[in-house]
Amino acid sequence: MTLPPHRLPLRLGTRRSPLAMAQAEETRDRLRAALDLSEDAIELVQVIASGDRIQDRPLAEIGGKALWTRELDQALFERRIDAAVHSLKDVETFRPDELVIAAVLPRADVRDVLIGAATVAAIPQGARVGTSAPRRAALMLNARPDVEVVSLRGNVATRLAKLAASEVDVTLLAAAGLARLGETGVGTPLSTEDWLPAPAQGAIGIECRADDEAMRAALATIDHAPSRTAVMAERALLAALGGSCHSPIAVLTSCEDGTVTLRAALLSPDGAARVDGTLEFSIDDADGPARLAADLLTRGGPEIARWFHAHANDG
Ligand SMILES: NCc1[nH]cc(CCC(=O)O)c1CC(=O)O
Repeated sequence: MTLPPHRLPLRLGTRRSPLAMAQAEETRDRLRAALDLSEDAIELVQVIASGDRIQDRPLAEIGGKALWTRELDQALFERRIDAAVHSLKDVETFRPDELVIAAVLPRADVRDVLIGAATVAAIPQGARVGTSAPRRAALMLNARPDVEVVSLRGNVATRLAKLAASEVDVTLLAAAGLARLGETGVGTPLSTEDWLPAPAQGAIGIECRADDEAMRAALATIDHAPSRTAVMAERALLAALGGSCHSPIAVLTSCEDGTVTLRAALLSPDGAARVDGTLEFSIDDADGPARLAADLLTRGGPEIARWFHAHANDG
């Protein structure tokens, strides 16, 4: 695969947070290696997202995941960039038809890391757990109804600083983000046996314009098929649930010998109601995620269902 010379330098759009920049650099390095490009053949273009400007309120309250994608989408449409690098966890379930996720990089550690206590059981009675993620709040309250969940936003470093300043006693962060920032040795990763991650956690996705054949072909060289299968199954589950960043959905996919296993939990935001389910289906069976979604909603009853259908169009 070689790109036509007039397409160089490639412009990779990214948010400017340290985590976003680390992910863009990883993408650039992989693309450069796969396409045998020189140092200066790929340019990183920083785009300020509204989610980065508004730091004081929970994301779910101020407009959802579009706050991370809107400005990058616009830059793609206006041809200011050729591709956009995203944490796929933060990318809305329904995307504009004109864009395509042309590459999914090898997925990193999918686990959440608990910081401030050695285990969930060891968190002191009544402790303040800082998180703005509905899934983390609901999983925590489900396991520990006695703790107090308080909103905690900001980038990874900000959240760690707020913990160090005792604004909260405990927090949860993605292992993938910590690792990409070189923050190893922080906290304890929670086993996926009893603490499921968010859909697409730990996965980096690269979008480009659907009609940009050259860019699609270039990005295909760094696409990791098993990671794509897993992440797309999790996004399909989210879509079938009408899920958004308001919905406490925890899910993990494993894939072996053409069989996909999707394990998921839906919760009410206060953690009081919870339904778990697992479904195995063939990798060619595009309806597997929707069947698991229907099963979870049926068994979860009205306490669960109202957090899904009711918010189906929130983003
Ligand atoms: N919600 C913000 C966000 N989006 C992606 C990551 C980490 C990297 C990833 O999960 O891919 C994080 C931080 C966190 O949840 O700790």
